[in-house]
Amino acid sequence: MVTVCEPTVVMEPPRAGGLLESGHSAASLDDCVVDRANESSEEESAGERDEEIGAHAEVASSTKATEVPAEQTSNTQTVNTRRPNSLPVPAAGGLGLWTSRGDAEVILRMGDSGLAAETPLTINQMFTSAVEHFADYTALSWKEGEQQKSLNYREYYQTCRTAAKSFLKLGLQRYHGVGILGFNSAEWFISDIAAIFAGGFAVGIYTTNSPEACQYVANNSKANIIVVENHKQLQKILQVEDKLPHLKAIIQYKDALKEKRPNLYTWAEFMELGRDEPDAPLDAIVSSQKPNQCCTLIYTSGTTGQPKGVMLSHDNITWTALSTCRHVGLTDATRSQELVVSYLPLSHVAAQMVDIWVSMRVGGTTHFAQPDALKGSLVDTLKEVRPTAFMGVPRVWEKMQEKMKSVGAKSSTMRKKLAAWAKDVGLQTNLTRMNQSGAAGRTPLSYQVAKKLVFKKVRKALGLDRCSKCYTGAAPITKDTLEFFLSLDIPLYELYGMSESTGPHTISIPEAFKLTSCGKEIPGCRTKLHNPDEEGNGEICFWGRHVFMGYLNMPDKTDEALDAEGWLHSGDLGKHDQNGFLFITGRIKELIITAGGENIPPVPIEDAVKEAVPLISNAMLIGDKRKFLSMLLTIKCQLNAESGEPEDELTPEAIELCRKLGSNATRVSEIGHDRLIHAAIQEGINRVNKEATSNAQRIQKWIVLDRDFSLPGGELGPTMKLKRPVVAKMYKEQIENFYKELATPTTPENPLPPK
Ligand SMILES: Nc1ncnc2c1ncn2[C@@H]1O[C@H](COP(=O)(O)OP(=O)(O)OP(=O)(O)O)[C@@H](O)[C@H]1O
Repeated sequence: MVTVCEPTVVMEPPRAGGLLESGHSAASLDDCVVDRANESSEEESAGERDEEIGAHAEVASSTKATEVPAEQTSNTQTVNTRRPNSLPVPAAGGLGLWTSRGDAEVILRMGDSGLAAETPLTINQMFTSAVEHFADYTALSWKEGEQQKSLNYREYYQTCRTAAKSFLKLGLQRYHGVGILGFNSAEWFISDIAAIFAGGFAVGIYTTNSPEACQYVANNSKANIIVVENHKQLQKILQVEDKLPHLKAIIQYKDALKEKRPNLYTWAEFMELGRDEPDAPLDAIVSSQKPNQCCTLIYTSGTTGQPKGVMLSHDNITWTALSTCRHVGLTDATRSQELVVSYLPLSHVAAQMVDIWVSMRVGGTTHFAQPDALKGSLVDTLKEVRPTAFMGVPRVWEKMQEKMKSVGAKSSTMRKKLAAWAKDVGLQTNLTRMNQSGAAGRTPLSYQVAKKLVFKKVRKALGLDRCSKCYTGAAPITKDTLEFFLSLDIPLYELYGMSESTGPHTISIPEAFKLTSCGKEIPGCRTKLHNPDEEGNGEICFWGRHVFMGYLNMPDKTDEALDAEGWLHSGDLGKHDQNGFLFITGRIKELIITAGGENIPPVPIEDAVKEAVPLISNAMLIGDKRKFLSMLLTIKCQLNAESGEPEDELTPEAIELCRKLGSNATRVSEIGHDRLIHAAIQEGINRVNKEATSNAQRIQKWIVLDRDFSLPGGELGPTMKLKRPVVAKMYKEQIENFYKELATPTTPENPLPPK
């Protein structure tokens, strides 16, 4: 049985006044009852806590959702306030909607009906419920060589408990991090959950992080323990080990240790530590945990600046997983077991939610892909395990599209004609279906034929023949890719959200699907469009139990993200259509404001350049606080199969494009001197400039860089979003050259830009 925690605090969303809103839950501001019945059960040493309070205690503002140090929150009290159009201000000592302290609690944003009113659960409660219902069902599976391995829910839970005892034995302190640095595996999940059970924070670290970036996360989260995948990751930690004052132990979960060191453990040694430990200390910690306390830190990948530690509470995770399952209609394992493949970086919220928590909610199986999944083995894994649901970031779908196109280009004329016909039928049938809100009407005979001859074969070849739910999310996807898959009878349901919303805020589903829209809110959540323009484009703001607790130790940043009423400001621009579908129309957070004061969203201009010049792989518009716009360009090149690093050699597609322009270039390094290619790029840019709405929106100068942007290079984040501050720093010199007084602007007559 699940032991249900007393609801700690209850909060209704504020009325939005004149703002545009949509959502599932009631909009009234009722009396707000803050019922702090549970005593704080912190176990940290007094000295350490004093130090933290000194460092982080903040003054509660009367106009802002307040943050209160942990000591003050431990009193039982009731606040009963009514303040139209603003958050009830908790009396001194009450809780706020947000905090920047790892050891504090927050008000849960509960509604009084529907999903928003569901009883809050801790991670342990959700897990024990899964064990109770799905004990013998496979929870995790993976391949070791040719051997198939698995853990059922009972074994999974017990293993997490043993690992939690081992963490405690190694000295994990309450509210301290356990960093996890490696590719997706059972050990990754077990470390994550065990860290939470033991009262610490689960902290995923990107495998692409430099030693310094690992150091930042480890210190920011006060990591006592770091779990690494292999020797390569271990080396990064060892390089900065003497700068990690909280670190007590390192565990390596794959491969044999190449050297023995004190406090360095293999996974087997680590698990052995907790094997015979008594249950009582762990039980005491687990039962003291409350749903409104932090359990996980998600570090943002830095597309908009220094990574921030997004604090997620138990309730953020358990409730969002529930709402997501209900919204997308995942089936309970006792009826039909869902199966997902885990391959996206687990330090990102999307992978963590889908692979660990959503799957656990319905008793699904998570199968681990091979570490080289994104270098090519993913489709083999998909074909082998045939998932029932699959989530890809846009780049994954684009890569599949590119591969299918290049295979298709080599097929016979007959096959090409058949494919083109089937795609036409597929697109038309699915668009009709979409306009009828997914109603299962009669499908034309041509569709049935196309399905048999083409669609079924394509799905089989991709390993998606059992997969009724294909998702894209975490970054913008092009209409071209959406249409490509729709024409193959694979609708990609779009998921939109952020780390700060525990992943999903909206998800499109078969019954509510519109191409290029990211759907509607998951149940219990609400959207507000702040400051809408005349076309209805406003900043997308979120409300619900998925909204994070705050950024760890960053009250100012938290204050920027949450407004006085507690709405989370996404920094994204969007609008609703008349049926409540949300469309993302831009990112305020990357808006360029020129020296002349013109606001310019870079992505549409960058996309237009990529479309006009197919040779271009990536483009980054420059112009913030500058007199005119300029652009950094990269060329489509081969990626190293091992490291994923961009190489000098052009892709076959790029070589073909060069040939068509009359150029013999086969390498990126040759492009810099190639007048024909420069003229072609300039010509494409001229076409884009012609469409510009104002002179300020025209690209005046550009340069082709020697190296493409990539994940290992650090220019792209894990979801392939451009890390603009990183690129700007890397190419500071080239950018400054654009704006040197005497530099000659590029014109159609003068196509070679100054290097
Ligand atoms: N379906 C989508 N379509 C378009 N953009 C999306 C979609 N889903 C997410 N995004 C973008 O991703 C952002 C969330 O990014 P996320 O929380 O994953 O942070 P991150 O990638 O770690 O980087 P950072 O916070 O540093 O920007 C959203 O605010 C939005 O701009």
